[in-house]
Amino acid sequence: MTDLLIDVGNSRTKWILAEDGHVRGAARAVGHDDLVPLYDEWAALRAAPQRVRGVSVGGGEAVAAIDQWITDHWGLAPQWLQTPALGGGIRVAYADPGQLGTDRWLAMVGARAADYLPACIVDCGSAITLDVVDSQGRHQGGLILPGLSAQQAGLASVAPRLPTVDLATKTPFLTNNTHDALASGYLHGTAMALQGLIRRAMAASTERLTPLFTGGDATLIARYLDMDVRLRPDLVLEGLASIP
Ligand SMILES: Nc1ncnc2c1ncn2[C@@H]1O[C@H](COP(=O)(O)OP(=O)(O)O)[C@@H](O)[C@H]1O
Ligand SMILES: CC(C)(COP(=O)(O)O)[C@@H](O)C(=O)NCCC(=O)O
Ligand SMILES: [K+]
Repeated sequence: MTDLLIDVGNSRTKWILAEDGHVRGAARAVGHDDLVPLYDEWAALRAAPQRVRGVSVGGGEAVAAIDQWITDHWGLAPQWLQTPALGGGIRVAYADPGQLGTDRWLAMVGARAADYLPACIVDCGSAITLDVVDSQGRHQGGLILPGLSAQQAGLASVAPRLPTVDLATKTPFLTNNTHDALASGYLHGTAMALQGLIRRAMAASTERLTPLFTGGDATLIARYLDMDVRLRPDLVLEGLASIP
């Protein structure tokens, strides 16, 4: 059984193929503004998938366009998952489980499927989310903070004369020019905030949590940590793949 799995986030749409519950290779990603490269890659697949499943916390427009393309080309209706109170071996901590981003639930499902529990899961996307799950799959709760691009956009909205900075180049801690000062704040600042939050979660847990990073900025942020973490870039899609 070949599944096409789709994750529509607030910045990008990611997709991957899965065979019998396991993803194949690494996810492909496109921005929401242009879905054509995505359709080109799907049209070039050797065979149509048997099933299409998705998660969307981002653009409703992207979801409608994707639904349309898949119906037109493969005669399939994608199934868009919602967060349940209990599902994929995870019991959600939220009083109203429907409030919890479905990507956050699926990242926890993916962590369980890949045998990382108990874990502190950090998803570095448009928003950065942190969720703690114990060895029994019980979500202990979590928190949300702005992602790297959102931090830049937020500061630019109140201080428009500051430059937009490139975060890809390795940035020193203490700096001597505006570009590096901003880059250091975003990168070292975010990494140290996350490290402090992870340490706080570890101190509050009776179990030995594995810090597990995922999302588009995970590898970049992990370079600025003084802590060993596991990197699993496609954890949300891995979780989606593992749901029977
Ligand atoms: N090729 C890329 N295009 C856009 N963003 C990228 C790219 N590579 C890494 N990123 C980073 O990934 C982040 C989005 O991560 P992702 O996990 O896809 O977020 P979301 O699930 O919110 O869409 C962006 O904020 C950006 O900093
Ligand atoms: C927190 C999020 C915006 C993260 O989305 P992303 O950065 O992956 O685009 C998303 O999981 C969401 O919309 N959650 C709903 C609120 C909550 O989880 O409490
Ligand atoms: K995400």
